[in-house]
Amino acid sequence: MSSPASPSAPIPPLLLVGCGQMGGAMLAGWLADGLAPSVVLDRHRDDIPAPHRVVRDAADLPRDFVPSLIVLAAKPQKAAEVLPALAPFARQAPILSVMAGKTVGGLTAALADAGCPDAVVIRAMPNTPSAIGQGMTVCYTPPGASDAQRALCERILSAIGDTAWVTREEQMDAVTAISGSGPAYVFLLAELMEQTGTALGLPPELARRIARRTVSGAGALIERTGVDAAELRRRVTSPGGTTQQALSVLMAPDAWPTTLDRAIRAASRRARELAS
Ligand SMILES: NC(=O)c1ccc[n+]([C@@H]2O[C@H](COP(=O)([O-])OP(=O)(O)OC[C@H]3O[C@@H](n4cnc5c(N)ncnc54)[C@H](O)[C@@H]3O)[C@@H](O)[C@H]2O)c1
Ligand code: PRO
Repeated sequence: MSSPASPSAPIPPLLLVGCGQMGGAMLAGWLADGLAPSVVLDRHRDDIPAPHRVVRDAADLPRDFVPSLIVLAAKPQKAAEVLPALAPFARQAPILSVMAGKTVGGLTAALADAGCPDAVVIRAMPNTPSAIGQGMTVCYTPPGASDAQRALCERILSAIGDTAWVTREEQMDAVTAISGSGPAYVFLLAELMEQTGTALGLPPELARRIARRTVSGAGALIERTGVDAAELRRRVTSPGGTTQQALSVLMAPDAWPTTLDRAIRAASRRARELAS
């Protein structure tokens, strides 16, 4: 198995299986950081720049290609379909699965059935801001993985944003519900602010611009200052002012505190269901 490269060296060669929204976002981040010649397996992509190669069918995977890491980014529902073809590669390199819900035990058992009983599977839950190097990826390494394999994953994932590790696999469900799905909650906020701005009589282009800029500016402020979100919220909220009026609606017990809690718990439950 390959050992991790130094941070200044190119990202070592990857076999990326599934290059849709998430696989594509990670690939964009890796390409921007410098990626050693790699192979992408996806029948819907024909725009991957040389020297990287795209293969449409698993049967056409180049047998002489030795990846440092196999990144599994197909839908969880496709796991049974894709894993058998990966068994020969999994004898040489660990698998980093970003599939929501799919457990190390389930993936390892499927690879064993496909003739690779010694496969090492590490789980990661990235998010789409990885495309611009602003991702948040949380990983879980099972006891069978080596320090070198963990360091390799850290090297590859830190190229596309921040990384963290959990010690219990079941924590990946909560991670999925917060940072994996979370960008969608923020994008929904931008959509809704734009819609209401337009409904209140703003020109649609202006409503769109101020909603987007408010979300991105608030995100940058939270990132750069490191100040607690609650304190940043308080700094916007003048006593008796407009924000307080809005927050009295949003923070009512049956409003955002309950709704968001229910939403995140629903996502976490769904992650658990996707395991099987
Ligand atoms: N979209 C996200 O924000 C996000 C975040 C974290 C994790 N994930 C995980 O990433 C995985 C992919 O999700 P997505 O949103 O990118 O889905 P997607 O549908 O956009 O991408 C899946 C890709 O897999 C390809 N594919 C389908 N069958 C295949 C096969 N047999 N072999 C190889 N490739 C095949 C498809 O052509 C497609 O491009 C999922 O497991 C999901 O849980 C997604
Ligand atoms: N997108 C995937 C899903 O919706 C996993 C987290 C984000 O299932």
